[in-house]
Amino acid sequence: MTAAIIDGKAFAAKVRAEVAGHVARLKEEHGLQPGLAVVLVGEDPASQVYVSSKGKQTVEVGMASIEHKLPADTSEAVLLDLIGKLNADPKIHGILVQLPLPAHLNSELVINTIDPAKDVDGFHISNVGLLGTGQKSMVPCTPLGCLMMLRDHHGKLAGMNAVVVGRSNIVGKPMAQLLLGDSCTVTIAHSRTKDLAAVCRGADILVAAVGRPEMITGDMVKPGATVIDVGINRIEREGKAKLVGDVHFESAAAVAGAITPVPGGVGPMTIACLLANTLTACCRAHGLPEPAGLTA
Ligand SMILES: Nc1nc(=O)c2c([nH]1)NC[C@@H]1CN(c3ccc(C(=O)N[C@@H](CCC(=O)O)C(=O)O)cc3)C=[N+]21
Repeated sequence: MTAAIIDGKAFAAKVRAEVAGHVARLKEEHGLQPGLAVVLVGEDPASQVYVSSKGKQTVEVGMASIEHKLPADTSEAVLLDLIGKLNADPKIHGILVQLPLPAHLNSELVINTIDPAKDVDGFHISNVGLLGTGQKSMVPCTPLGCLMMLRDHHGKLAGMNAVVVGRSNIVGKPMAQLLLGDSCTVTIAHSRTKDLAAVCRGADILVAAVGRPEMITGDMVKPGATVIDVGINRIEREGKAKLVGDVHFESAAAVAGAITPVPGGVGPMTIACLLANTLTACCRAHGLPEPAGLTA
């Protein structure tokens, strides 16, 4: 069997086009423009690439993009003060503080200072609690993007066995909540799981979010399963820089029914969902109906 490729790049372009349509309508009918503020502390080169690509795509869908680039030695007080100002600014509907932050900053405190209604990453403790109890919240972008691709591919997910490998607050845990919300039978596996291969082989839906290059191999995949690869690892192979996922693509694709590639899978959907969340936040802030199909 050779897996169907789930084209995240094409799907993300479709989501962005939908978002752009809603943004145009908000402008025309309500004179509103959603605004997204991205805060970057320090000069991590990978983070700079993500931030500039977020900014570009934000402008492309017609939203206002505000970037705050702060030096690596920025104090917590200065950062919290900036977040306070963004919270109070009615033109800003979404706030994203790029992670990881430099070690001297308390990321939990910083994230929990963001107004939950503007927390387009869905990392604020209130949004985590709302998601966990099935209430309306801001949903983390990467898991939301994965859910959209899974729903698109399968229609209904109810009753499917889902295994999420990885238990991070950013991907693994919210991914599991979303799959549970769609009535999957969910297992969260991690580095201490006994016989990980056997657990993975039980999965109709296998989500890899461990941060280890090519760790999930074909022998861990149930024939016909859908494999979602969240990993983005920069490695060197035969002297060349290469981007690989947490899944060993070749061996997994030989067994799976469908698989997301890296690059061009989950990554582009993450940014598309960030824009979708900013649109949702803007609609909620103004008491307008939320666009269908762009939230969990
Ligand atoms: N507060 C916060 N929210 C985030 O959402 C967040 C963050 N911090 N810190 C860093 C990670 C990383 N991240 C990516 C987004 C898009 C791609 C993406 O579009 N990747 C492309 C291209 C990758 C490349 O060529 O480098 C792909 O997979 O096809 C990757 C990674 C969001 N992050």
